[in-house]
Amino acid sequence: MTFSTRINKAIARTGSVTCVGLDPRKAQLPAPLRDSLADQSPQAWAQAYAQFCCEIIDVVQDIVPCVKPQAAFFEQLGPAGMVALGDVIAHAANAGLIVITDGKRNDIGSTATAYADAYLGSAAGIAAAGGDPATASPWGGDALTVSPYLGRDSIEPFVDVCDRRAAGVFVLVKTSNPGGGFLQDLRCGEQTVYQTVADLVTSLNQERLDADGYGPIGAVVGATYPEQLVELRAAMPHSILLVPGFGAQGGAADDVRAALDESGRGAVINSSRGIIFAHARAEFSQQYGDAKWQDAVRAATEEMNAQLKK
Ligand SMILES: O=c1ccn([C@@H]2O[C@H](COP(=O)(O)O)[C@@H](O)[C@H]2O)c(=O)[nH]1
Repeated sequence: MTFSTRINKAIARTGSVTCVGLDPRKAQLPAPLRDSLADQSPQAWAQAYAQFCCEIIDVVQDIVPCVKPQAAFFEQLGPAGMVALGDVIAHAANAGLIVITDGKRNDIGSTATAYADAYLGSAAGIAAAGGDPATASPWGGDALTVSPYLGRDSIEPFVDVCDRRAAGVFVLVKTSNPGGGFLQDLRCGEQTVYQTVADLVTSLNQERLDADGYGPIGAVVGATYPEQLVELRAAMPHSILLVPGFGAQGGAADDVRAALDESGRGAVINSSRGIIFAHARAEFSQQYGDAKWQDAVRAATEEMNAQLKK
């Protein structure tokens, strides 16, 4: 089974297109976790981040198809943070979730090969494709976010590993941040840069389609650009879309519905802060607060599922 088939099956099984973003931040960690810190060392924080993310995974594992750990917050803690990231990925994979590592990696082709080998391929994904789980990548995620700005030859090593390890990538096409248009909206001949990247994504998927017509090369398109989301869904019919920007960045259910195909699959919508720090949101803080932060995470995830199902 390919990555695209797995993610669509996980969407069908859970009845959800929500991707829970794991973006731990010191200042927003619930009080019980902050209070139990042994000291302020990176090691102590890394342990708290791992506990926080693993508890979130336990709380949402039966109601969402995937999680997206954001590497930056773990890297911020140095080596101890990287160990925590590895533990979080392993915990999510053991819980049966699809793991999209958000690292936005890339480099010249020969170095991209190392990134691809490091991050792409989980034991579960490889086993589902009939391969040897022992060939999984050391980080063990199912997919990785990838920058396209070093060109086609920088993406091809990732495609290669996707083929060998039944993994996926999400290429940055139209990002959710306000400044992304500085480069992505530039005219490039007849079309924009983001349209050119979308064409590249579509061409890479062409010979790799599963039974539902999806390939391993997904695309990141921000919920904050609903018009481009409609346009890019049509331009990349074979790509699973990863749509960040829901919730904290202002994206809402009406903005992202166009990302889904007719069967309600083909995309996952990410929310990080809106879910993982729900204990501090006005709607949930009184009922749950810091003490019941896990219940707030569950409630916020169910709320997002319900909004997206309507
Ligand atoms: O275009 C992009 C690409 C990636 N992201 C990442 O998604 C989450 C969003 O977090 P929220 O708290 O839900 O805003 C975060 O990890 C970003 O780095 C994105 O927002 N936009």
